[in-house]
Amino acid sequence: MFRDDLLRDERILVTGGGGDLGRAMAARFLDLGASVVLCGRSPERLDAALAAPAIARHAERATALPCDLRDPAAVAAMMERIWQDGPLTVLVNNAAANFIAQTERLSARAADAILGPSLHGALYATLEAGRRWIDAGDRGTVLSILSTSARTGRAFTAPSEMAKAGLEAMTKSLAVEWGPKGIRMVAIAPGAFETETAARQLRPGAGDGDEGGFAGLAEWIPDGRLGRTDELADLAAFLLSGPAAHITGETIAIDGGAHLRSSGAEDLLRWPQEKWDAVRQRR
Ligand SMILES: CCCCCCCCC/C=C/C(=O)SCCNC(=O)CCNC(=O)[C@H](O)C(C)(C)COP(=O)(O)OP(=O)(O)OC[C@H]1O[C@@H](n2cnc3c(N)ncnc32)[C@H](O)[C@@H]1OP(=O)(O)O
Ligand SMILES: NC(=O)C1=CN([C@@H]2O[C@H](COP(=O)(O)OP(=O)(O)OC[C@H]3O[C@@H](n4cnc5c(N)ncnc54)[C@H](OP(=O)(O)O)[C@@H]3O)[C@@H](O)[C@H]2O)C=CC1
Repeated sequence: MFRDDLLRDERILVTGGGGDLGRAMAARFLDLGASVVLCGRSPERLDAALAAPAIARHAERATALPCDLRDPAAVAAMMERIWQDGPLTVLVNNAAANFIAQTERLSARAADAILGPSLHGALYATLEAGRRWIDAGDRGTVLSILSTSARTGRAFTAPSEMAKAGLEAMTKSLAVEWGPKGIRMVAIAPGAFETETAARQLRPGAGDGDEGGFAGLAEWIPDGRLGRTDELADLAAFLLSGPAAHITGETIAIDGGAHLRSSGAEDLLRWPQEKWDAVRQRR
């Protein structure tokens, strides 16, 4: 679909690069000639990502740095370390945290567990990259991974929807403010992609034969299926490439049209209280 050297001149940080979608994007960027840095909290998850065949075959262009994005000093130190080897050209804000819960039962700590990485962490990373690009007069691109719920809202994951809508506002605001400085801001709003954590965090089983997961979601989606990680990775690669140079401030949904019909959580409104209690008990 793309020329093999489409991203040859890019050096890309993928936050949450040890996760499923982050790893798929990183592998695609490497295939297209980019250098990639992965970050996340868990060194084990990062090591596993680097060892995955799709990434390991480009080992000379792939590295990883553990970093907790909730800590602004840690984000600054990571960027300092990265820039010692040369500037990034792209930041992909992919890391996030999410789980379903009855919102009135969330503690402040639980709300912050979502907003910390998903909103604040992405902003810290954007500020650290943006200020370095601006100081050096370099061009740069920020791609943020949102969710279609930035448009629809979604019941039982309100803090995550607030974070994603906040990142969409960041994308539009900085497209205008930083556009004249050569910085492009783009975003992708995925629908349902059956990653291991998304299924566990958003569709946990309640036990007694109910093991949860994304089975059943496909029937709500106009084209009848979930998204594939290679499709998301290809869209990301396009948005980072030269032919997309005039696209900024824009969010592209990739969900088979699902959000035009449903936020994807309406069935949870019918859950009896006992099921919420069982899910809470099981975590
Ligand atoms: C659907 C349709 C699709 C349709 C379309 C699909 C769209 C999907 C959109 C988006 C999908 C995603 O983002 S999927 C990506 C998901 N990925 C992740 O979440 C990866 C990272 N996750 C994590 O780190 C953890 O799972 C997470 C719990 C979120 C944070 O961990 P921490 O160590 O920071 O936090 P902890 O110390 O464990 O907990 C902090 C507080 O949060 C509370 N807490 C933790 N889990 C809780 C839970 N399940 N319910 C209530 N409260 C919870 C704890 O009790 C603590 O509060 P106190 O008890 O008061 O102390
Ligand atoms: N899967 C889906 O259906 C959808 C996903 N999305 C979005 O796509 C992105 C990727 O999701 P997905 O691959 O499914 O989920 P994953 O959980 O696999 O990936 C998220 C990654 O974020 C990292 N992360 C979480 N907290 C922090 C932190 N404090 N500091 C650094 N890294 C952190 C995690 O690594 P670690 O725990 O090691 O820190 C994890 O690897 C997210 O932004 C998500 O909201 C949007 C819509 C749908």
